[in-house]
Parts: sequence; structure tokens; C-alpha cells
Amino acid sequence: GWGYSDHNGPDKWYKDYEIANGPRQSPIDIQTSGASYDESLKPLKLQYDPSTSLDILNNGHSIQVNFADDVDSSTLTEGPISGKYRLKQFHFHWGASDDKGSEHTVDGKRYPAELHLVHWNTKYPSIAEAVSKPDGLAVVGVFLENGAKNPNLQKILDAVDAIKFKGKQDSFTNFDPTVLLPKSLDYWTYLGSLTTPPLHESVTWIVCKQPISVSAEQMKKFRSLLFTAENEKACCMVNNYRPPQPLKGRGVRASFK
Ligand SMILES: NS(=O)(=O)c1ccc(NC(=O)NCCO)cc1
Ligand SMILES: [Zn+2]
Repeated sequence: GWGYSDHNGPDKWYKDYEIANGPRQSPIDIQTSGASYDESLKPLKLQYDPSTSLDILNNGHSIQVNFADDVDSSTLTEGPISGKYRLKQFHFHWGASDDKGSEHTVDGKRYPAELHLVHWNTKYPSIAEAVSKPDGLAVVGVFLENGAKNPNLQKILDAVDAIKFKGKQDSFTNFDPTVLLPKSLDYWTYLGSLTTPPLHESVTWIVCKQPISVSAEQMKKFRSLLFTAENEKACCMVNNYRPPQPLKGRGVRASFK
């Protein structure tokens, strides 16, 4: 199956997923001079209920925290979207070293990691239905930059040792993802895709301008995860990011001047 190694990584995905070369692929390089301020863009309205957090999983591609999404308790509204989107999960992408790891870049700058909060449009019955629709998902991206230890990230990283191997899962309750958001919710937005196979062009991307901090020690903790299962030859979970894809004429809007 697909992965991030030389034999199954982003440059090979088109063989099984021809949309990899489609018109609205993600991530992209956000060229700040090319983004246009849109005064009609509203502030993001993120209302999360910590009681909806369920568990934390090593799915062999990333570390992911899953949420109960059977009712409208953790939602994203306003911003660039219409209607209501429900939080399903959040996960991360990161590098083998601090000079790479994010999926989106800003004027060519790569961050050591990127957080994705995945929401699906409640006009559809489930995320499984929504994930292939052009307005199916809204993903909030937050950059992680090297700095002080982030105590809110630490709760997630403290769970890593128990889910080191692919397929491992642990309970992860009463977590409010709001604590992972930056102070400013200024954002760029554009129409794109899932950044992993099946690469559906179903995502309204909402990328926060302001990063959150992560310490070097915390980055090492992310890098202690494995792509592989307990009974397989160990392969460090690093560089689980897709590089920027062609903009193909798309516009990027900014919610801020
Ligand atoms: N990295 S990303 O673009 O945020 C992303 C989000 C969701 C998915 N897939 C997903 O949610 N699949 C479950 C739908 O049944 C894949 C990639
Ligand atoms: Zn992602």
C-alpha cells in the first residue's frame, strides 16, 4: 500500500490514484503576495466539546485523535464555509529534521510539523459520504514552529509510547482541541484535496497564519513513532508529508489584511 518511502511515496501515488495530478491537489505553497484579502470572509467559529474525544491511534501514516461525531457537539462554522461541519479527527505531519515536515509552505518556508483538524459537512450523512464530495470536508491546518515546550501538545505526546506501533490505539478522553489553536485565527483559504490517498478533491483548506510552538524534545517524541507494526522490521515514522502541488490557476484568499 501507499506510504512515504521511495517505493510507495508521494511521487508514486499517481499510479493508483490518478487524481494525484488533478486540478485541485493539496498541499500548496502559499505565496503571501498572491493571496487576496477578502473582507467577506468571516472569523472561524470553532466550538469543540472535550467529551467527544475518544481515542488516539497510530494508523501507520500518522498519530490521530478520533472524536465521536454522531451529534453536533464539536463543530466548525462561519469562516469561508457555509453550513456546519463536524470534527472527526486531528492528526499531524512531520519531518526527520526541523527543516521540513509541514505539508503547506509559506513563501517556500517549511515548518517542522503541521496539525490538521478534519471536519465533514453535515449536509452528508457521514464522513465516508462527505470525503468524496467537492464541499465534503473542511480541514484547519496549523503550523508547528520550533520554540518553547508546548504543554498542550505534551498530553498527546505522553500517549506516544503506548501506541508506538502501527495499529496501536489507546483511550484519549476529555481532550479539547481548542488548546492546540494559535492565539490569532487569521487564515488563508483555498479549494484543495486530501493530502493522502485517495487524494479526493473534497477539502476547503483553512490554514492558520500563526504557528503554535513545539520544542526540539517534543519533535523527537513524534519521531519515535513507527510506520511499522510490532512484528515488522521497524521503520521510523518521519517525513510523513506530501510536498506542495501545482496551484493550477487556483486563488488563495486571506481573512486578514
Ligand atoms: N491530511 S488530510 O488532507 O487532512 C486528510 C484528511 C482526511 C483523510 N481521510 C479521511 O478522513 N478518511 C475517512 C473517510 O472515510 C485523509 C487525509
Ligand atoms: Zn493531514
